[in-house]
Amino acid sequence: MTRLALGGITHRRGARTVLAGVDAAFESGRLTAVIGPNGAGKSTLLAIAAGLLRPDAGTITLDERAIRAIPPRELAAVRAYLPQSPRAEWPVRVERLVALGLSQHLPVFGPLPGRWRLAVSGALARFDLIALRDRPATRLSGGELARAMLARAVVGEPRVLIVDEPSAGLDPRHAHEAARQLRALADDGCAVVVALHDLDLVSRIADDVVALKDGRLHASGPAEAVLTEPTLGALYDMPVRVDRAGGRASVRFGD
Ligand SMILES: Nc1ncnc2c1ncn2[C@@H]1O[C@H](COP(=O)(O)OP(=O)(O)OP(=O)(O)O)[C@@H](O)[C@H]1O
Repeated sequence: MTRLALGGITHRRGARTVLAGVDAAFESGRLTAVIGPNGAGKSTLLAIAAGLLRPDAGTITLDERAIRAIPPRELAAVRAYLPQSPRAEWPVRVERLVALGLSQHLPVFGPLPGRWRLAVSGALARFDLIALRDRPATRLSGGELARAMLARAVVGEPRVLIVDEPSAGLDPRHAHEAARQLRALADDGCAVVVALHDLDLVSRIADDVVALKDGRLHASGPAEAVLTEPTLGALYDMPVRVDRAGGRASVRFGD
């Protein structure tokens, strides 16, 4: 059982407070969606949860240990983080790009151990990248690169996976497939945290929702308790209609 807990997170950028006293907890086997308007603080919260950005105040603990006290290689072996719109900086082949997600597990010298070669093939298959495995990453479309980056994030079998807007740039089939894979990772016991704008997708895959507005916690809890007309209407400052069928919410904005 893994638990990543954030307590009283406050963060300033220049003179502006972009997160103010935010609490959240992410657990094994659960997928938490972080939602909210542009600029609400979702990416900032995710980078802080990943231990990559130090907040001005508050605590971040991974299984009761302060995240700052965990050595970087150890942290990298248990949590993976994928930022919004990742870029390929050099023409590494897709297969190798995915294998880079294993660097914290590998011996310094020698070939890839068998277990991890299988993990790379599995991640390529999972994100529909087999046909692209030899393509330089700099020659992928935005959506193809997003899939390759997702494969790199999950190949090391992280216990905590933090992903910022994974469906941005993906066509409907691959967005659906990426969401299904994130859900499957949570079902396999990973604590999955995903910033998402697509609320129908949130309703389909999330157990819990953390809703941020102007850097504050607007609402949090089980998805069905947060995805309601009053909560979403106040979150986005616009009329919203939520229809429920078969346990899923369909969310429509506007009059
Ligand atoms: N590098 C930075 N320097 C200064 N301000 C920043 C920086 N990055 C983000 N901000 C500001 O911090 C606030 C929170 O930004 P953040 O990216 O966390 O929001 P977000 O909820 O992820 O937004 P979006 O939905 O647009 O991705 C915003 O007001 C943003 O303008």
